[in-house]
Amino acid sequence: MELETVPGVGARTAEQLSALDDPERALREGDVTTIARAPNISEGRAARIARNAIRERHGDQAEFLQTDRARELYQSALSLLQERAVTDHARKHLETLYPSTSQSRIEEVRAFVAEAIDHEPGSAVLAALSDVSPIESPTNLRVRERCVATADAETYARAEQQFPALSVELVDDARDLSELARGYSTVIAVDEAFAGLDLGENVRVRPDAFDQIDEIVPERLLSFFATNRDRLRAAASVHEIAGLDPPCDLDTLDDCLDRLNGDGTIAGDEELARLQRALDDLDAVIATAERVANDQLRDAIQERDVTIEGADLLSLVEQGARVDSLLERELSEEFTEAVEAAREHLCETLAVEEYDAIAERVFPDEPAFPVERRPETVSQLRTELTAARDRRAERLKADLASELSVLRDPAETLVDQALELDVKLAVSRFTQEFDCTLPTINHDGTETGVHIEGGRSPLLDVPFHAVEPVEYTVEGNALLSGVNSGGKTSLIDLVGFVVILAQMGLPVPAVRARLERFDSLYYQAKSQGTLDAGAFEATLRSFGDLVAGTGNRLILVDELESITEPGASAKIIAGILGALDEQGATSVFVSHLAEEVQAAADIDVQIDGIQAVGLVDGQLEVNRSPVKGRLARSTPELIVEKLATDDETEHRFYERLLARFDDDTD
Ligand SMILES: Nc1ncnc2c1ncn2[C@@H]1O[C@H](COP(=O)(O)OP(=O)(O)OP(=O)(O)O)[C@@H](O)[C@H]1O
Repeated sequence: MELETVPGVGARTAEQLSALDDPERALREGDVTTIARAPNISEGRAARIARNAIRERHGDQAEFLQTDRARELYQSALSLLQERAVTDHARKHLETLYPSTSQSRIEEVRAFVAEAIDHEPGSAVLAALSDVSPIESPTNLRVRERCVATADAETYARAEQQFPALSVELVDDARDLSELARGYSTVIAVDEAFAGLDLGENVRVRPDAFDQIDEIVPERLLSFFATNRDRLRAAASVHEIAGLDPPCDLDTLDDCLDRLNGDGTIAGDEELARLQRALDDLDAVIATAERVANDQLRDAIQERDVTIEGADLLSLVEQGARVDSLLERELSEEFTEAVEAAREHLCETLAVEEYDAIAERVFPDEPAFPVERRPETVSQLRTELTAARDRRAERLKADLASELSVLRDPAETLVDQALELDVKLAVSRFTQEFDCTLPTINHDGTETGVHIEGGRSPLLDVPFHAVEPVEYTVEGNALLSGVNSGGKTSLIDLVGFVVILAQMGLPVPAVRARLERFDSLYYQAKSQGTLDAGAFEATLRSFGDLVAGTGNRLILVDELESITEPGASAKIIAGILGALDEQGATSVFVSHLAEEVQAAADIDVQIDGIQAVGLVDGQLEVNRSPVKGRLARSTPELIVEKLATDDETEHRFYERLLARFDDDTD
């Protein structure tokens, strides 16, 4: 299975996806993430669409799995794989695996598996994978300080479409543009007609804007990387730990990500930080500077004795002068010192040498008490600082965006490869944990049936290490008999499970396995008791449909006799077997009535038996692998045999009983 991104398969909406020639391929390659990236489609919905699209096109899976029990076995296989995936994405991706009847599809998955099982699922890789999730596209990006302007209605419509993050303004002429420039830090005029005009500092004429979207709106790239920063870092460490070949230089990517804040603004630039700090602190610093000056002045006034001659005082009063003049006359030195102290505090604390001249003017030379800022100069300083900060930020954004533009596609590949590794590791862990091997599948019908050597089912209620390996060959139509709890149901479960996994293209839990490629699997589970007339009729009808069908089918049936009376059951099973034999189908019927069925059948039916090999501490010891062509010795027979050979019992009676069993088997 090829999971590389294929050119031409980009983000699709659900509708586009179902219109694709080969949605299955598209889904597998860009797959669930791809449509999930389309706006308004959640990943869960995307996964459902993905599955439905596949099913519609390849009715395959629905046709292959004919019964509830067959579908349950498929679900078990899927769950065992999914439990070994780390990411949701990989779990959803695994759902695109299904038992197929197509040789090319099976071989495609097998090629993927052959590569997947080379990957070692180390715990560090698994931990790193837990932070990887599919790339997200940021939505609702708005850039307020820049706008696009045009005098042409058609261009306006195009700009609205191409620059969703910016305001687009329709202007009449160059005067309008200059007017507009007051409300924005930059106006991008996109008409050729504006070229060469003097439009002011913050109007840029860019007729090429439509080809340079990343340069005009660097925020787009920056917010993409900011949104995906954590998953990109996680995907990068997955590559490093797992030794995958990364699609870009990871140090460069890391360095670029270091320069981004989570909200897409620039991080780690000292100059920008200095300007921003100056702006943030401006009011507080000015207030402190005022306090510094006033404290100093107050102390000076308190310490001074002012002597003023009566004539001078009179002259001042006559002039209508206020006490400020007194200050000027008597305390001018102290006043100058206090203002100096305020200016020094302001300039040093803000650390904006280039604006010291303006800063100094915040506190004018005119004597006054208390010393106060000059508001119009403060606002001039603020405007200058804001402009400087914006210019710096814009340049840094543009620089970073131009570095990131070449990393945009590799970033997606980086995450896709990490997620794909998760799918591979799930397959690889499944294979290792359940000692699986890729089975041999015969596609041309030259070999028939299912052959399992050393098969160990992961579906049992015992821990996997305690599962005894079984050998079993299913060819033609057979009856499977055996002691109670000998493992008959478990065995046909294993047969069904192996066939489903094999036709999904996956390895199977056996030392070796060979099978023909089947068209469908029909598995009738054991009924919980005798069926009422209606349910019995429905079951019979389903067998009617089954024997009327064609194609090479595998049929597994568990104790059909439990649905009705034993006598009738034996006849019905014998009849079904006869019909299946005519069609060359492959089947196993688990039955406690094997002998009765054999006697009622018109054809030769082989009976395979799961034998009890003895009694150990009152418990049956069972050979889990059926003996071909041999009816299993029953539990009562074993007990009679034990009594017949036991020294302390009345031998003759038990020997005669045992002889009756021997007569039967002969
Ligand atoms: N290969 C095996 N290795 C270890 N334990 C097994 C194996 N196969 C079956 N068992 C154990 O035997 C139990 C009974 O198995 P199973 O239900 O398949 O027997 P059965 O022959 O179908 O029983 P019944 O006669 O009641 O239909 C299982 O629950 C499981 O614990």
